[in-house]
Amino acid sequence: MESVDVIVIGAGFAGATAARDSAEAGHSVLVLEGRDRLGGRTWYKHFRGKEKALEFGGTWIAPDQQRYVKAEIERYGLELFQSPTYDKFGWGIGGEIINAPFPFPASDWPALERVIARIDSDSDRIRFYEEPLGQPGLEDLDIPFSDYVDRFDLPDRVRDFILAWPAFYFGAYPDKLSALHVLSWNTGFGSAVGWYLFLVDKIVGGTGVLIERILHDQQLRVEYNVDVRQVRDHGDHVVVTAEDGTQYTAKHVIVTAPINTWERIDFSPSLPYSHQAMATEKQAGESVKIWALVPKQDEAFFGVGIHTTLKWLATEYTTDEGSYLCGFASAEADLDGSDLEAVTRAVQEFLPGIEVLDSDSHDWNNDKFSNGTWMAYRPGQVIAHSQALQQPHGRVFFGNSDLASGWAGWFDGAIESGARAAAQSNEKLHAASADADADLLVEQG
Ligand SMILES: Cc1cc2nc3c(=O)[nH]c(=O)nc-3n(C[C@H](O)[C@H](O)[C@H](O)COP(=O)(O)OP(=O)(O)OC[C@H]3O[C@@H](n4cnc5c(N)ncnc54)[C@H](O)[C@@H]3O)c2cc1C
Repeated sequence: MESVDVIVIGAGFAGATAARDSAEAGHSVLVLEGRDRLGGRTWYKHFRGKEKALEFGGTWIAPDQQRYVKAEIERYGLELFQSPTYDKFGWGIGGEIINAPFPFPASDWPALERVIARIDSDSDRIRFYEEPLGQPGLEDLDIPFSDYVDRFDLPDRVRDFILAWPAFYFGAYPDKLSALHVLSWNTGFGSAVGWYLFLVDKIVGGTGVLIERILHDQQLRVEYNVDVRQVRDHGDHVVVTAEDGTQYTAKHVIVTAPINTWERIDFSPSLPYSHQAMATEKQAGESVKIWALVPKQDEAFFGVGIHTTLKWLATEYTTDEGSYLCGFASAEADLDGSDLEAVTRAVQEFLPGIEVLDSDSHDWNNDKFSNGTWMAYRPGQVIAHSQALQQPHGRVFFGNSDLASGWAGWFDGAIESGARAAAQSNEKLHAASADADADLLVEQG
């Protein structure tokens, strides 16, 4: 049975970071990945049958607001490029599609200003990046975001506008989302308006470039198609068992599988209370990201809506093959991204009459290695569980974007969390080796 200092389960951004940081600290590391590829919930690949490669999972970063991802971009000297600026707008609010850069009449502005001022002041209460979000004093915010918004008695269009952004950004209808988690992204961006404007940067060559650079940094060994089903902590070592029965042993294991997949792994001793609760309840993010190829468009479109099937739709690229629109539906729309007719109907809600030549999508919600999209805390979960989720369990450590203190649900959170798990593990391994050295000296002396 192969034995190393640290086994990292998962080769997404958290796993790559945890593995690199463990190896940099001088430990032998093996990465076990269930899929046949790197990247986890990021996947840069060709649109079916086309030259164009696109991101089917995570895409955008905001380096000015996201310190961990910024540090990695700088470390490896990666280049960024931007989404297009938009010419045409569509707002699916108030029961209609409003084609204007800004969707309100002047009479609605005071209500919009009032609610944004309150969102900003509540967001200022969150100590972003400093500790997990479940901070004392924020209990009143860990409620459904729709309840939070309904306290302001807003005009319909303003209410819809405020609800539409988290529905897109979290992949769930706002009654399933903790307002505390939603507001934390406002804290991170530093501005409610910034939310809508800052997220334009993408990595040249795709997200895979960064993950490969992180992993190749320390010549890390990754074993693919290893579907981990059991993690057994024996007190002085851990045995990891894959679906085919292959076993691996290590002094420590860093689990970077997403929360929504933890139920597939048999942990012994069993997971602590909060880990177990999250594994069972699951986080709420179940977005459906689609790519739609349409005839070449002269103008770039941008749409956001709450009652629309797609909560967000935008032109990302225009090539000789046509224009590639990217869209996100949230869970309740139950959109099948592989169904061209369904995607066409959804796109036409924003762009009536447009022909959709083809569509492509990856079903993250039925993929056993993600079982959902990105972190979206349900009401009550943040205060109850977020502090405990970062704690190690014996020789088992946890790192995943889902568990981040700052950008839970983003690459930045994955890097933050992977680095934390490696630091926790490194500290214990160094302490253990210092103890062993001291014992040897006593024996010799
Ligand atoms: C459609 C979509 C759009 C997104 N858009 C953005 C965006 O624009 N910007 C942004 O910052 N973030 C975005 N995200 C979120 C971002 O992609 C994730 O938060 C981040 O990639 C998570 O990294 P991770 O390493 O924490 O988890 P993962 O990437 O999920 O990595 C976990 C790894 O563990 C492996 N694994 C799971 N179970 C097992 C097992 N039993 N045995 C072995 N291996 C296992 C998985 O295969 C995976 O490789 C998006 C996500 C999706 C799905």
